[in-house]
Amino acid sequence: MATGKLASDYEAWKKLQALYQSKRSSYVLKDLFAADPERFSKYSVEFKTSAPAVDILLDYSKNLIDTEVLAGLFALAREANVEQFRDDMFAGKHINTSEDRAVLHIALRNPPVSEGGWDIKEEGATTGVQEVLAHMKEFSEQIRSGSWKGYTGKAINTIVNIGIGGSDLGPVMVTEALKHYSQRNLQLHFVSNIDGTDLAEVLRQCDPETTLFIVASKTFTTQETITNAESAKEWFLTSAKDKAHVAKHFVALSTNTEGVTAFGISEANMFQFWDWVGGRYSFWSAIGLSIAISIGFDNFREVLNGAHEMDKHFKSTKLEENLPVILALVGIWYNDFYGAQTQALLPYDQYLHKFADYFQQGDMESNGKTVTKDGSRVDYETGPIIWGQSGTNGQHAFYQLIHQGTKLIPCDFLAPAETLNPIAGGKHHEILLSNFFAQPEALAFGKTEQQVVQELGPKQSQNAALVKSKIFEGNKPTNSILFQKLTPGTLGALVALYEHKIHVQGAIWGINSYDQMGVELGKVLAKAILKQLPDPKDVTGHDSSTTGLIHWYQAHRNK
Ligand SMILES: O=P(O)(O)OC[C@H]1O[C@@H](O)[C@@H](O)[C@@H](O)[C@@H]1O
Repeated sequence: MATGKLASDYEAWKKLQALYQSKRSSYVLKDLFAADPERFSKYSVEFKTSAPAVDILLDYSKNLIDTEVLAGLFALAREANVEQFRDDMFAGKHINTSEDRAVLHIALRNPPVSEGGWDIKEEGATTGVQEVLAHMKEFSEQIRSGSWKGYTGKAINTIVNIGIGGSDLGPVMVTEALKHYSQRNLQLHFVSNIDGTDLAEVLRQCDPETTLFIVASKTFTTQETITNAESAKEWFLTSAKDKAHVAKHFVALSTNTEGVTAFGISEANMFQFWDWVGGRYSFWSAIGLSIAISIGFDNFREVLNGAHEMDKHFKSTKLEENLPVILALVGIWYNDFYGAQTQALLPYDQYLHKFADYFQQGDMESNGKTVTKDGSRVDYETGPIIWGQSGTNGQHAFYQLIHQGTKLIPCDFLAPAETLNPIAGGKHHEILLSNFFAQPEALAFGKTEQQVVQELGPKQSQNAALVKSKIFEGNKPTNSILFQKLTPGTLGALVALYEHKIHVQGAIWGINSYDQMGVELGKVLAKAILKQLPDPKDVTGHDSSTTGLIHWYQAHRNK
């Protein structure tokens, strides 16, 4: 944030605060819809592109907003220099100030300049990107066609991606989301947890002769990943014996050439990316190799292309019609003025069942910060807690609390107009979508006491407690996002939509959305504790709770 101000110093922020305090009781969805028959068309916007074909409708009319609130929110974005900050990112400026790095995952989905892409002003960003993409294409095609052979001459049929955080969640989410497009004879596994169970259970399903391990780690120093990769190599060598065979079965995705070669993977089997790709923004890079193998390089390219279309929209559309900006501002309204703590992501598409998990890292690691870029402590709420699950499963689990609990939970509902699995004559999809429409309606308009009484009839309505328990207060805000169909391009656009939303919110809060200092402390302490675990006498320097826990563990292990 160029101004060095806290968000709460902005005039627009103060105005929004005053609006919330003085007019909050008038933000009643029932009344707002009754007063304005045009509300849906006013507060919905369509994103449509032809290559790739993507059609996304964002309906944000069921939010506790009116024209005045919206004007205030857009004024806030302008006062916080959101447009400048966005342009700085696209220009390759070092907006990740604490690490002095550019933030250029957008360059990864940028087509070559010769194909109409714009020039990213960062050394090597376009040439390097295209080279790695070519390598990914070549390699993924070799695996998919069976021309890449394992050490006994058999084709690869099992892929194990070993990585954690950004080197796992993106590939997991995308390969699940685009399973429809996957080559079904290739088994895909993801090992992330240091818990040996994760690797052991996967290895049980693998044959060393036909398994490819993809070691995915930006830094190539992450304890979990390196330990899992070493154990996988040991398992492999038990059968393969000769270290020379590693070259046929292990590849690395990393920025750290030295670390990769020290592990025993040659540079030829390394797919590079760069420090300007944040871990949680990295599946667009070499980290997406497992995706390219699963769905084919052309489909992977479509994911990038869809994201690129959203990048262009974000970059050039005025704020009032800019989907990521709208999502960000509406989110800020609840997060900072209504005091909402969480944001639910609820895709009515089974293929998107990892979408909320993915954006838990995407959003919470980006915007879970307390200090601004210039080191001031914020006096407002920053990133929300992101959670969710695919519909309709969530309805039978936690929706009760969203409907009738005491907490305000803004929800984003997402659904495809067209299903990829129109089984039973499309019956399932119609039922699914009827729920997708019904839930935001129920959340917004609720059920009054009068309606409950009418339903229960005079006798049961004598029971006042029963009547009360059946009332839905309503006025719960939601966004509804409908898209044509879950194609690779659409997925790319949807992910970029949420990425840019995170960017805009971070810009307004004045925080650095692109570092993750908060993950470091625990890592350092764990390293120190690991050395103390063999002998109780070595357990020093801790509080009584930590010491007590470690001692209890030492007394109970291997019993
Ligand atoms: O890809 P590597 O370097 O193994 O990092 C994996 C993950 O590590 C965590 O601690 C975070 O920093 C994440 O942002 C990152 O994605």
